[in-house]
Amino acid sequence: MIKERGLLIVLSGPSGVGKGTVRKELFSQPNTNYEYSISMTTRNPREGEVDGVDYFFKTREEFETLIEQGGLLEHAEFVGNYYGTPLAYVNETLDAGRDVFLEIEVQGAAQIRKKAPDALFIFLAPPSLTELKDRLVGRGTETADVIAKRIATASEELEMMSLYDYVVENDEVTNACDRINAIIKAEHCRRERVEKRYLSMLRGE
Ligand SMILES: Nc1ncnc2c1ncn2[C@@H]1O[C@H](COP(=O)(O)OP(=O)(O)OP(=O)(O)O)[C@@H](O)[C@H]1O
Ligand SMILES: Nc1nc2c(ncn2[C@@H]2O[C@H](COP(=O)(O)O)[C@@H](O)[C@H]2O)c(=O)[nH]1
Repeated sequence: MIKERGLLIVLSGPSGVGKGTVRKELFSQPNTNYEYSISMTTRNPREGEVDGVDYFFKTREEFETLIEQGGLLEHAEFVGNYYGTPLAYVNETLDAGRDVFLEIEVQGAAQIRKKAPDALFIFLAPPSLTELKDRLVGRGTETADVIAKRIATASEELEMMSLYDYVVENDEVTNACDRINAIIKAEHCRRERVEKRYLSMLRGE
């Protein structure tokens, strides 16, 4: 029997909305049934971040070589740094029938929409703009200058919300996780039904 390809799940949203927090909570749950794709970036590691766990940290030169070699599924420049998804890991994992979870910003998600339209696109939205700013400032990981740039970019990012399959409000982390798990479960059921219907049509039923 041919193994079905896994589902590509894209979680996106403005900087500071809580994508990383929600993703970590999802992956700490015992029945998580998808694999996290570790991104590459040229930004400097934050305190406590580990190469190969949080990101693969690269120089700009290394990153640009990878772009030229076609080694990234998508990439984007965000507030002065490159970010990108290694292509080989995603393909190998999907081919093995496992779901892959990406946590990326909106330009990268738009590139994947073109390359892999059958992926599942979820936009994580803040309860309000004020709350978004408070979270970004409260995290305390960036300088005031970088925070201002990320907040300025957030309005453009929020405009992309309507392009997603689902919008999930991150009011409480546990609520957001429950919603995301329900969406993924429903998407699997939908695909199974479509597949069954298609096969029975092929059999002339
Ligand atoms: N539901 C929530 N309620 C209150 N605070 C939250 C919630 N979700 C996340 N936070 C806090 O908001 C801050 C930003 O969260 P996080 O780093 O996960 O955002 P992000 O979307 O991954 O940001 P970036 O895109 O900049 O990497 C963190 O300090 C986190 O603890
Ligand atoms: N297009 C991509 N965006 C990515 C990727 N990995 C992370 N990100 C997003 O970048 C911003 C900034 O991240 P930070 O760690 O510096 O706060 C944030 O929105 C991330 O989700 C990627 O591979 N491609």
